[in-house]
Amino acid sequence: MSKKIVLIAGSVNTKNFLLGQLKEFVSDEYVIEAYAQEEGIQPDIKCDLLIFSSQEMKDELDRMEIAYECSDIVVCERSINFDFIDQVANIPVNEEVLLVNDEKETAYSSINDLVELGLSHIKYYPYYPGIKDYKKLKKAITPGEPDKVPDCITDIIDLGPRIININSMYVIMDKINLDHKDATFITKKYMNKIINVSKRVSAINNNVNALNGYLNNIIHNLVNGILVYDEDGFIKYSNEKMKKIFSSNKELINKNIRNIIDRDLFPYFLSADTFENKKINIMGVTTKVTKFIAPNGKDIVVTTDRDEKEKSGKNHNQNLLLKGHVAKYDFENIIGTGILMAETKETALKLSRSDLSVLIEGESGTGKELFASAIHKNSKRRNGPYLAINCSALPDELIESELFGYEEGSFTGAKKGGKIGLFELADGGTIFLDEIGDVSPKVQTKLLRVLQEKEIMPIGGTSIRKVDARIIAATNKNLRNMVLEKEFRADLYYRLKIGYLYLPPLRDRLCDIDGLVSYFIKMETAADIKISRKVTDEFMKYKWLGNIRELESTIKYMIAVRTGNVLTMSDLPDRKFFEETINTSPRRFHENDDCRLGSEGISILKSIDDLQNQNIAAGREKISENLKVYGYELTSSQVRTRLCNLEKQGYITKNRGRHGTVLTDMGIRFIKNLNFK
Ligand SMILES: Nc1ncnc2c1ncn2[C@@H]1O[C@H](COP(=O)(O)OP(=O)(O)OP(=O)(O)O)[C@@H](O)[C@H]1O
Repeated sequence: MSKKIVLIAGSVNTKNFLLGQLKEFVSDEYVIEAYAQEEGIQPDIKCDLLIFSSQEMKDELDRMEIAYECSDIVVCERSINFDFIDQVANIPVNEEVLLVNDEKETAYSSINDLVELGLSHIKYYPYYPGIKDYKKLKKAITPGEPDKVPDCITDIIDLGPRIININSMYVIMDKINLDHKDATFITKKYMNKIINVSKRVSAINNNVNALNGYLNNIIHNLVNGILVYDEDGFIKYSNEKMKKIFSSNKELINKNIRNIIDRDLFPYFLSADTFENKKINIMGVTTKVTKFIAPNGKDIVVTTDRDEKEKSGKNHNQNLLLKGHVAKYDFENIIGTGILMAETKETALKLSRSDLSVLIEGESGTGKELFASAIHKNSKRRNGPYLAINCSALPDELIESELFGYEEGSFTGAKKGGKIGLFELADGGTIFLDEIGDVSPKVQTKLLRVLQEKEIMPIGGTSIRKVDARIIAATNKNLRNMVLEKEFRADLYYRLKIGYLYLPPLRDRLCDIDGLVSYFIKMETAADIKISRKVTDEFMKYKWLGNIRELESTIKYMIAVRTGNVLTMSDLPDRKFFEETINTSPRRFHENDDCRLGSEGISILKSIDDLQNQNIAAGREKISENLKVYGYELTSSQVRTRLCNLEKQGYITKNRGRHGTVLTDMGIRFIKNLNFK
């Protein structure tokens, strides 16, 4: 006598579907009877194996108190029917759809199945009868429950009832003693389905990738630059054109925009402003820039459109500008509130208006290159090239060929057609020779010729060429001593030193530390970061042998490792080293010190300036009141003492009556130099 299997499902549709699936695997020695709850179920069930389409169905039967007698029961686990998932795969990326099923659990588990199959390119929202709040969308996917789809839906993808999954199928086969051969058959059948699914999903992914590649190609070949970065300035996307604009041959993605663009572009790129076709000078070229917020409401998109007329410069100068040989820094990027810095900047500004050669001396990291760049930017040569070369970085022969060029065939390995030297390339502009103390006597002689005669002779050449390039040289060596020791040509030294700047080490201008620290914090992050007083006090005692470069790196490090929004002693890099190299005797401000004003004195000058700007006479009472803004509580008589000192130092003139105290030229200059507010 044949054995009997009974299948119980909820709907007729599911019943028929699962029956078909079972018949594919179960041999003829079994009779299968199937019932749908919606049609009614026979009261006394007797069979060898009772199969429920789901746990809910079994619970339902128990509730209905239908008696059953059977040797075995299987409650099926089911999964999405793979046969129809093409329609899901074809839904456009990011489209929102309702996933409709009969119960909350089955709706969520169907979403899970689809995502696990790799169909995660769309956004699923669960829907089931009785749900209170749901998105009123147009498209729905349902595994065989189209009648449960809400009215707002106009487009239904019916995947058909969910099938018995492979686990449950094995359990069923085990109960009916299916042999090894048949188990292999089931596995193969399921695997084939799964392989087909994954083939289809990967075909779709390939299409998406091909489309992405195609679009990327178009975007990279656009004449417009495109840059996308997040709120913190980290670049998410940039096309080839944008890389060229910023003269970068490296990948920009994941870099911070602050490290890519010139500081004078910060106000445009880092502000909250959006704009269209604004003309901005980028790397020496006028560029139309549009900035807008990306559709996600967060990222910033910048597109550029270069002005063709300005782009197509005929001579190589413009090409050099495009290659990034431009002066990056201006005086406003040079931070320094102390008198020494103020005076040095003022001298540098005067020198920039002349065409004299300039020698800048100072320890490493004191800002020599910054000054060279600012001088060029404020000179009449500002539209010409600015070429910088580090003379200690290359061997002597290379320096010579870089600076003066060579004729074809002048030495083994010389390029065909020869090479134009930097002096010729810098025609009409400025050449910055860093570490000039390291050049050989031979190059010194050639440099002297440029300075005296304004001409060069390329290596292997027979004729001289006229050049018009201003020289700014820098050194961290004591050139004067080198001259005395006959290591550097005296005539060259004096020719270079017509214009002269000395940049004092940071330890001699400690009052610049506060301004520099806030400047570097602002450059590094948009977050509101403060620094603890204890740290800045330690900074005042530290030797700063690496000068401002060392301070800049220290701040960058502290920001990276900080745990909160205040930089503390525990954020210091290598604290032990830091403490060991600290000056044993803390410096005190004294009369001739650049920091003689102290922050209290600076605040008084600022208060006088504030009052003057509002046309209010700066009397002692008003100054005392205004000082509170800067955190100082001084009585009127304390203000009087301080004003006397400031007058002695030449910053102010005290007047009685209507005019009150006013800033002298020196005081005004000082305030102007507090250029980082
Ligand atoms: N006054 C300043 N304000 C802001 N940043 C500064 C200042 N001086 C120097 N820096 C920063 O410190 C770093 C070193 O500056 P720069 O390269 O100009 O020094 P340098 O004297 O030319 O050093 P080296 O002799 O080693 O070449 C740079 O990152 C620069 O931006």
